[in-house]
Amino acid sequence: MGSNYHAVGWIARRIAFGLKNGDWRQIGPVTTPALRDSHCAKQRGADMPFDRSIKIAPSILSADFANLGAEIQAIEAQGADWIHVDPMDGHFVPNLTIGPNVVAAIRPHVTTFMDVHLMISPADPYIGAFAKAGSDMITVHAEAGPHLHRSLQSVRAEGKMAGVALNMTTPLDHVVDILDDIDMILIMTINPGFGGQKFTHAMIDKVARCRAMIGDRPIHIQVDGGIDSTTAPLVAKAGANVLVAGSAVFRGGSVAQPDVYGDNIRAIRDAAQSVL
Ligand SMILES: O=C(CO)[C@@H](O)[C@H](O)COP(=O)(O)O
Repeated sequence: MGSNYHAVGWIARRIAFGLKNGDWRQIGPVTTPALRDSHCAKQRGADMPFDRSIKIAPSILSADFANLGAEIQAIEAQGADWIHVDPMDGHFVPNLTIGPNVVAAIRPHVTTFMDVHLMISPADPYIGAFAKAGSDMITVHAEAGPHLHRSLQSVRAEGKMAGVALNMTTPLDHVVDILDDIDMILIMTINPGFGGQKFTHAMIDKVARCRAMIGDRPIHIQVDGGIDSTTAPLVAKAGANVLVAGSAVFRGGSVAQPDVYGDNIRAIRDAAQSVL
């Protein structure tokens, strides 16, 4: 199918969504008061136009938790495209991190795009809270509950972009029939729960198969886990366009030494773009 077919379909779905919800903010460019008044006029959430350029999304799991606002400002000033946030519940994954209150507290510091990867099960009871906290993209795990499609509908009903994360052993089959309801597929390249783990090379082929599966559809492919300047070109070549990186971005830097963040982000981006 041609690229126009999917682009037209995407626009039509956005219009239908806006009409159904009586909310024209879903279909136009930047028109919400919050965005209009924001010092950054970038488009976010369901308003954001699609493009497949490489985006570096630092995971703030590796940031200084006592100074999250300043850390976010520093990485954005140093070239981060998206801010990746990792709520964990100590049940779906063996770690506890942050909840909607912290997401709401950091929201005013994010001027780019807040990408929230829910590692919680069940996710459905909390989608509203993470939406109200100001997430732009909410990603739920395919393994987190029995009704993935219902979760995605809940995310889009909140006016947010909807992502699906697949653990390493979860096949692409889980999403093949619902591609029109997804804005991003997150292919985990580690077992979720902790930063600083080693990239799993077997996932490169999964990324390539995912890229072939989505064709011309406006769906981002995100990878998360062990992404650095060595692994970034492997996943970019396979078709990933949103690269989450925690330790490889924050390593060696601080809000007092933000240039290091800039060097780290540039190294990952340059490596990824060098193979495209
Ligand atoms: O979701 C997660 C961990 O579950 C990630 O976002 C990590 O924070 C990535 O960290 P690095 O592997 O890049 O250090």
